[in-house]
Amino acid sequence: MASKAIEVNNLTFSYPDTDEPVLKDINFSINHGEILGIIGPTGAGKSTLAMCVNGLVPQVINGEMEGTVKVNGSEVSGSSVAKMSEDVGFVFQEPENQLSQMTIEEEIAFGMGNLGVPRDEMLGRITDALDQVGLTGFEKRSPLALSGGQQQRLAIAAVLAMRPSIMIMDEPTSMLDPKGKNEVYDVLKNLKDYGMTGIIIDHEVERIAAYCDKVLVLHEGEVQMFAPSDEVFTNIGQLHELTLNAPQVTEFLDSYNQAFGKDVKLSTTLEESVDNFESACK
Ligand SMILES: Nc1ncnc2c1ncn2[C@@H]1O[C@H](COP(=O)(O)OP(=O)(O)OP(=O)(O)O)[C@@H](O)[C@H]1O
Repeated sequence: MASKAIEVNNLTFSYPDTDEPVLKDINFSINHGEILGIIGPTGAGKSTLAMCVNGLVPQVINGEMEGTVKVNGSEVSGSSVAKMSEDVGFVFQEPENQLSQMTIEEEIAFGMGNLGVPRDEMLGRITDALDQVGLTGFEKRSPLALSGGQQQRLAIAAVLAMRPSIMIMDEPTSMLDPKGKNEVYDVLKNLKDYGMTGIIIDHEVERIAAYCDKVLVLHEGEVQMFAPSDEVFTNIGQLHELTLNAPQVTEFLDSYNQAFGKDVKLSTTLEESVDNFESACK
């Protein structure tokens, strides 16, 4: 495919009742099969940016938008929100708010029904989606009888069954305990292995560093950094200026360098950090 999965050019957006734009001249693109992490302080504009990618902003949530957002080569502003939901799946923060049906299989069928997927095909897609999120065998259960992590995996399955080419997750684990967070990120790893394109907004820098190919740092509506994940998270000075942190192991090595006047090469993984540390000690 020649086109980028997502291409954002000179995007500026203001809500009707705000004086200043909440997104200011945003530019970035991601390739098919890449996972982008978006991080930034509260109110930086992360959710607004995600909603520009699936057309909710400005088509449903109004405001003034300049610039272009293209998904799979087509401008989002030229497509209806219904059409966009075929291309871009969206998983939100609170799992229970996304679930409305009596059984898990009905929950997954619901979105497909809205897309007009034939009934025969639905059954196969339900099986595949449950398999992808590790909920096979749960078809007849009530969504309300699941743990938070399982509910969020179900919400992901319901989106997967609609076969979007891009998945956006807006703080998908912020309401979950550590076990639930791990379950959701394990599913994400599967999706990445399947070659899915994704955007994840999260404050969990450890997991963003481990799972995302690229990271975009948003601050007060502006892109401050956009680079491969390692590059962003080893640029600790800039992260700290933006009131953000790197993964713990990176922070530790940086503190060691500062305290002892050393220059051990920073990394975001434990294995590489240990190697770098040992090499520097030789
Ligand atoms: N519907 C709206 N109308 C007016 N202003 C809004 C609306 N939604 C968000 N905002 C404002 O736009 C700015 C960006 O909000 P947004 O939710 O995109 O940030 P965020 O980085 O996702 O924050 P958080 O990490 O807290 O979720 C904030 O100042 C917010 O108050």
